[in-house]
Amino acid sequence: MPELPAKFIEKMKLLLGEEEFNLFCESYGQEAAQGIRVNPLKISRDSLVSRVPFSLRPVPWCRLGFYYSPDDRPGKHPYHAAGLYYIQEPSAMAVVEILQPQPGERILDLCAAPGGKSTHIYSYLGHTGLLVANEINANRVKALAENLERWGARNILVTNETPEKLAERMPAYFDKILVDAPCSGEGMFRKLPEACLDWSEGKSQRCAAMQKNLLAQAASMLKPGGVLVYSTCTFSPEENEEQVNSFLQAHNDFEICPVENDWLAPGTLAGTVRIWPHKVQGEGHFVARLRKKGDAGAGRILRAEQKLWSGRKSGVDKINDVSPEVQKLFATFCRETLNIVPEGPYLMFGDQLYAVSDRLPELSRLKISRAGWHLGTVKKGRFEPSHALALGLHAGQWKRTVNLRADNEDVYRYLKGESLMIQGGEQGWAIVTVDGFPLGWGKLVNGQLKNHYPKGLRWG
Ligand SMILES: C[S@@+](CC[C@H](N)C(=O)[O-])C[C@H]1O[C@@H](n2cnc3c(N)ncnc32)[C@H](O)[C@@H]1O
Repeated sequence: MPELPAKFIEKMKLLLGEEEFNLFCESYGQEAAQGIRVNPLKISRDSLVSRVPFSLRPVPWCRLGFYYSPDDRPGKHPYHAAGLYYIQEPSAMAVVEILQPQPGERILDLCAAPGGKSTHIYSYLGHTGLLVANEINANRVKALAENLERWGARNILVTNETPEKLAERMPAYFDKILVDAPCSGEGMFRKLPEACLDWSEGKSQRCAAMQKNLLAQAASMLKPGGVLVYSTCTFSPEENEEQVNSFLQAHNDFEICPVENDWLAPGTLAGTVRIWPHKVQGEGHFVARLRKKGDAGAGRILRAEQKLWSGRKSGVDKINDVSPEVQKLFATFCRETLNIVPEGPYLMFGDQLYAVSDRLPELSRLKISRAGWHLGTVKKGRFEPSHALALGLHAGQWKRTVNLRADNEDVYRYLKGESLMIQGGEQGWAIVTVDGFPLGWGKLVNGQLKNHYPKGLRWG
């Protein structure tokens, strides 16, 4: 049980009243709930449930989510490395269910690392539309990109930008925006007791000022008729209902779009929701859904988009800017190794080849971590396929497979970076799979599988 800060206890007593506060306190004696969320782009819910050795129970507010038991170790199963599920705190799964992403939409996840909500959004976009996943912290953006790649995401733009810079470049650009804001983190004290040490009375106020700015920037990037979801993992009203209230006062072109959900408790601001650890199996969260008034098809917006898409100097033009030599190398690789040719347009970033979404905004002078589906690296006249390419492929799309079983030690040897002896005389790039699901690349040379599982991802 975490040692809760005295001032936090005082604050919660006032917020909840004596009787409910006692129930709230009792919840700290129970274990934090743990969850995984299925990747529907790779496997169905039922198929995953029947294959994994975990005891799974559905999360009521997320059709892709399951609780697992404290004895399960989903992070150590090869299916995790294959991107068949994401380990996520169950309450956090409510946020994207409330956003309701639809295929074909352009969606911004403004505070995205490490990618829990981004992978969830992408599950509903499929390989359509565009997900812009932004993270201001350069270290955290790396984990975000890796998690999206493991998910098999292709129609993505991963940026490492300030909200101001994005807002300047993409006015009224998105159908939906998620602001999963940095916050005082009170809702995570049970799961991460060390968060208590980082808490102070003034923290909520400091966070509230930052959140106010994030919301204002997000508002300007949303199309009329678009939806903005704001979420935190804190109990503090200054960062939740009061934050939304003052946003609505400053932005009279927004209104609350009420969340209807039988499982989640109403916030003190009508139409918003709270997730309480003493009411459901999950940690503390707040979610508000806001709608920008107006019609997304208005002429004003069409003109704004045209402006972005005209003068495509370094954005879309660059996409075609792949030299004939690289095109030839890639075509040869596809012919020898794949049964498909990943659809362009293509873009080179230095020596990295990408298949990008044809809906990308102008990219120049933005700090980009990933600009679509990373296909591989061109080095010294050779094309080397990327991990993201392997993880984004579906069954039947490659020629050579080395299939390993989840219950066989070879799969762990592969994930540790070891070479494997292989029967059969095939040579060349092969997709290494676990029970048919891609894990990464290997190269078959004279009965040996040379390991190309990325060094930074290898299991210790
Ligand atoms: C609550 S976490 C996001 C969790 C993430 N949405 C997920 O589901 O995995 C908030 C993130 O916002 C980032 N952040 C902090 N200040 C920011 C800012 N001004 N603009 C954008 N992101 C910011 C933090 O680095 C942190 O990664």
